[in-house]
Amino acid sequence: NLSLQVVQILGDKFPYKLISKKIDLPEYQGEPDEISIQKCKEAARQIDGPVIVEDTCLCFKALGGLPGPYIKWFLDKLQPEGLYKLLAGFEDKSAWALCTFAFTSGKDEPVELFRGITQGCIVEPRGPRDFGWDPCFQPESFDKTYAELPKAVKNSISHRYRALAAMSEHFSPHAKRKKTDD
Ligand SMILES: O=c1nc[nH]c2c1ncn2[C@H]1C[C@H](O)[C@@H](COP(=O)(O)OP(=O)(O)OP(=O)(O)O)O1
Ligand SMILES: [Mg+2]
Repeated sequence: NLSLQVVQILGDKFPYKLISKKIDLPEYQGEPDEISIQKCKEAARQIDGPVIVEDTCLCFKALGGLPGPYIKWFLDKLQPEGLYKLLAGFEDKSAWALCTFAFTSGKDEPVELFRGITQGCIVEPRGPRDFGWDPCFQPESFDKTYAELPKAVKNSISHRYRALAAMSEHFSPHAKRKKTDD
């Protein structure tokens, strides 16, 4: 559960109480930073208060960073097998997973972005199917996909962990953090 993770990682030094809310936001288009800023501003407008939003991209180098922010729809229609096949015409299978947390203290305040990137490559799917594109993403310097890696290992190297660590560092510099994810 994402909001629980966030609370655990940010710890008690975080100067706001976190409450998880399900709100409907438009599916923005554009570069990942721009999308996160738009989502955060719209969420702050709806909530009329401080918000954190998260967005995850899976970016293929050979495709200039696509599917990127549109990965949810590509995954939904193609499954991990199809994501792998997308790169059939390219030698370069390298990819990166990008997680962005966007924070604003209010609807008229600036948005701050915290990013985490994990480099890797797109492989023929291996491992359990229970989470997203995990079976077809193999992080750099591992011979297992995200899906095959023990959760604790994925959580110590994941794009989301790194983004949360960056946000945590911003709000409580040098505080001790727990490694947790998913
Ligand atoms: O570590 C991950 N390992 C495998 N798959 C993952 C991971 N993290 C997110 N995912 C999937 C979920 C969704 O299919 C897409 C974008 O994620 P994410 O931007 O959080 O989507 P979302 O469902 O929250 O939608 P929205 O952006 O409209 O809020 O990648
Ligand atoms: Mg998204």
